[in-house]
Amino acid sequence: MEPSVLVSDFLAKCGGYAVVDGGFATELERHGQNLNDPLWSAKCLISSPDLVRRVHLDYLDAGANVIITASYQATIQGFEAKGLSREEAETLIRRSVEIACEARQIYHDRCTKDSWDFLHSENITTRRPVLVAASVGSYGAYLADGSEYTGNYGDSMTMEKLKDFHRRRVQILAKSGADLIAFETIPNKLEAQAYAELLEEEGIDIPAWFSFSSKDGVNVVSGDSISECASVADSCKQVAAVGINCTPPRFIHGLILSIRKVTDKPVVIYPNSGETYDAESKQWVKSSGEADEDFVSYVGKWRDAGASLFGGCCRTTPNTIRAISRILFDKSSLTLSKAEDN
Ligand SMILES: C[S+](C)CC[C@H](N)C(=O)O
Ligand SMILES: N[C@@H](CCS)C(=O)O
Ligand SMILES: [Zn+2]
Repeated sequence: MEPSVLVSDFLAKCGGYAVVDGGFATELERHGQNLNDPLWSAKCLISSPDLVRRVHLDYLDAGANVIITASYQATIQGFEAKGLSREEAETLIRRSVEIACEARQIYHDRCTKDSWDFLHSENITTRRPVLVAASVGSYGAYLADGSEYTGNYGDSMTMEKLKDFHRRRVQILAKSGADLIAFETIPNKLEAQAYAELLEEEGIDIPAWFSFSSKDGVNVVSGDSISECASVADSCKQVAAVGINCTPPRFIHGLILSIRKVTDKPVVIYPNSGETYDAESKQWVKSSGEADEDFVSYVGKWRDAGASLFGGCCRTTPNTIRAISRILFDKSSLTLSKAEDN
């Protein structure tokens, strides 16, 4: 099936809009995990696979239609640096997808056994569609120094080096049983181009989304133009959606409008809470700017600007996702009228 068809069919089945999950690592931390480690959330694939499954389930229970795997910072290079063999590293990357698929199975079995979770559209009732998106974090994520928020890889970085860095993990994830690959928190145009060439060269036959991060609402974090970055995604046939993640909510509306100008592909957005990441301590700190915690009230505006998939990134929780789901699908929700008034 054409990548774009898979995603448009999925969106149609969801009722036009889909809910993405929320901060994955955030939820691991809320369950007591210390992620101050070069592998960040991927360390839980080794130490706490049951908790990884539990967090996926929590997001499914909250209403997510897309769950994103624990592979954001799961790289062969990162696992090898921890002393694991190449084979063990590859197994863990596959396992990240298997665990998410297990969570989906448990969720659907539970819905069948107990009361079904129905999506009501006209007279048709179907079970809520759920896709598993295999996360690929940037080269900057692997560096584990917050480089995904600068996109500064130095002058010696090239497209070939980036392709070689990402190649094997992308090959593995494409054959892992995931429904799509989520290239997340992309900080610069060079990495987007590397992903696009990699998808082409490797003949990757599942869809992908490209999601960029921004800290000014105009450019991606490196300073490259969002329009140029989104155009790279638009030109790649495997890319079925383009968007923004791990970016303060106040920047999202303008970024959706900029993306919309260069592509007709569905727009995915999953902002963070608006806090700032301190890479040294691996902690989030409150910014001096406006409080964005209640960004759920912006969802109606983002939908009107042309976004189709909505979720949360770092420092958002199942509560955020539950509220987004209610706004999008519960027509009687008071929050909907509040969001539309904004
Ligand atoms: C999306 S950031 C918060 C992930 C963690 C970062 N790559 C680090 O390792 O510090
Ligand atoms: N999927 C990752 C994104 C980090 S920016 C997570 O939610 O932890
Ligand atoms: Zn994030």
